[in-house]
Amino acid sequence: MTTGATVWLTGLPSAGKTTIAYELAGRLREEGHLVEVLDGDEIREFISAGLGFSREDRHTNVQRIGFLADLLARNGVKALVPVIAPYADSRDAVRKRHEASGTAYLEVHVATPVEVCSERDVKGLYAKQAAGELTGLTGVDDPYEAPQSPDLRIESQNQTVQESAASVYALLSERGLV
Ligand SMILES: Nc1ncnc2c1ncn2[C@@H]1O[C@H](COP(=O)(O)OS(=O)(=O)O)[C@@H](OP(=O)(O)O)[C@H]1O
Ligand SMILES: Nc1ncnc2c1ncn2[C@@H]1O[C@H](COP(=O)(O)OP(=O)(O)O)[C@@H](O)[C@H]1O
Repeated sequence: MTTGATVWLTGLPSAGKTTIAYELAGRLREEGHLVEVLDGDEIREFISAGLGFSREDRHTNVQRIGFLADLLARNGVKALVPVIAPYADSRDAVRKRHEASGTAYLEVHVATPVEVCSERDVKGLYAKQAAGELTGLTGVDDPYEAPQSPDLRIESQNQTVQESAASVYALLSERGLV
């Protein structure tokens, strides 16, 4: 039986959350761990279909994902969650849910600066915002409350994807979770 845990990767769009989550998932699976990636985009297609990007909807989205992650993690799965989760109180509520069920919860801040994110612009959102075709983009014209004391902070602009994923793996190892 492997030890479950939730690893929440919070950060701006294009920070590297999804890329790191899938890189880490591959490594963990190779080692025989049970792993699920709860990708924000996928969740928004189904479980959070109909939710937008208001503060209230983002909070609801994050609580739903937190519920699922806790459910998986307390049953031995490594739940990797690359979801922006811009509000500190939403993230705190998820942490508390895990504490209440005695499940390991790690918060990783993928702290790529907005200038780097907007250059990467994987989904073209920064360009759309700049062109006036989108408002309420996290980190540009919508809030992102950076974690004050995350379990790990990643400066992805100074690392390869493999190095970033390895730093999360090292955290799991330090905590006795792999
Ligand atoms: N206005 C606005 N602000 C931020 N992000 C936006 C927005 N509109 C669409 N998107 C895209 O939605 C993807 C999923 O967001 P999340 O569910 O992770 O966001 S949240 O935690 O509910 O705030 C998120 O995915 P990532 O790029 O992987 O972070 C964005 O690409
Ligand atoms: N160290 C790194 N970690 C993660 N992504 C990186 C890193 N260096 C460069 N990148 C690139 O940055 C982009 C991040 O995109 P993505 O993972 O979709 O971001 P997010 O899920 O945060 O929106 C990818 O094109 C990825 O290859």
